[in-house]
Amino acid sequence: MNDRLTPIAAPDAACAERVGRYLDCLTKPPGSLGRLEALAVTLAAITGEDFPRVTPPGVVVFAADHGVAEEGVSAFPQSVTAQMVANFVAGGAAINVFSRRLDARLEVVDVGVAGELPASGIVHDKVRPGTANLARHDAMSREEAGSAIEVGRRAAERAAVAGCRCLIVGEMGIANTTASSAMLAALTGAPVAELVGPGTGVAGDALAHKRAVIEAALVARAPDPADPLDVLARLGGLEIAAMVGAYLGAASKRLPILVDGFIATVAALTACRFDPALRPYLIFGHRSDEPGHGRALAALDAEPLLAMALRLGEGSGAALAFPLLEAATAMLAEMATFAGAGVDDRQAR
Ligand SMILES: O=C(O)c1ccc[n+]([C@@H]2O[C@H](COP(=O)([O-])O)[C@@H](O)[C@H]2O)c1
Ligand SMILES: Cc1cc2nc[nH]c2cc1C
Repeated sequence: MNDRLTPIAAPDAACAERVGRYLDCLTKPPGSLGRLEALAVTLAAITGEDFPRVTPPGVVVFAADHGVAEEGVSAFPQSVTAQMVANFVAGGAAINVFSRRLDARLEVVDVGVAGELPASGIVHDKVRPGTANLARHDAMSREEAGSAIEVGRRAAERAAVAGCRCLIVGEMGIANTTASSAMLAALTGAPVAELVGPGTGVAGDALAHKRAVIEAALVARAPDPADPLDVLARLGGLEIAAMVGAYLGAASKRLPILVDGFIATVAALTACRFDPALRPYLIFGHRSDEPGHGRALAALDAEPLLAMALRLGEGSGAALAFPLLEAATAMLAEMATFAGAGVDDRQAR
């Protein structure tokens, strides 16, 4: 699928090594800034720059609906997807607030919302108005999943052309924790009972029903776990496919990617199945409260930056983690060296 596209380059190991050595020249005990130092090295390896920059960041939120919402698997009705897109356009959602704090370029992309949307203020790139109900049919065709991936690639390309130096990828889609839990079970073989959680807030009998819907869909759809396009098409979502494309597109531009919560991480796992060269470009913003997130992170051997008991989506947790990336680059660019500041770097013992 990626043949005619720019391949993802290996991270720059020589640059990472130089930056690692330089960090030990800065006025602090070696390693004392902990994971911030590792973050600086990661950003250098991704960008190939000794003094990487991550500003301005780009935030892209992909929105789409899910036919499986009709099974009663979400605490909210499907109409909330379109209503929240209108809220994004009006500037009142959490991701609007956080994007403004970061001076980020925010773009909202309709890849498959079923309801009426504002004519302006969003990118209209709809593949189809919502997926089919995955409890009864494949969510979409392979061609549609491929088209949604291309929507995501185009969004990453626009962010790169606009000068963004880091990409935050968010989503909005009622019932997408059902789709992503099913995908995660298919991709990892993990037991559904360990993955399924409240999403927007289902509990009790409704949560048991959500689990049963996913169990039955895995049997009925029987996706090939070795074929990520098959998993996406049978169980996935249009916004999840677009996130896959955005990650792959951003990495081919050497942009660091800040991954958000549960759905975003399942999309990241799927994208890594398409191309494992993506993995070094992914930085994980936070550990979501959705129980399946731990499984998804473990499958990617990922340790997120924050744990704030968030479970919103929209890219909100990644946006909250972004200042840590900025701090890592500022540490490199602005801290004095031992020699420059006249500080003795010999350790007494
Ligand atoms: O990012 C997360 O970890 C996360 C966890 C739970 C819910 N969400 C958001 O809530 C919606 C999906 O929840 P649900 O219950 O409708 O499947 C979707 O719009 C997501 O952005 C997001
Ligand atoms: C209100 C609301 C806002 C959201 N943002 C992302 N997912 C969401 C789900 C709901 C229900």
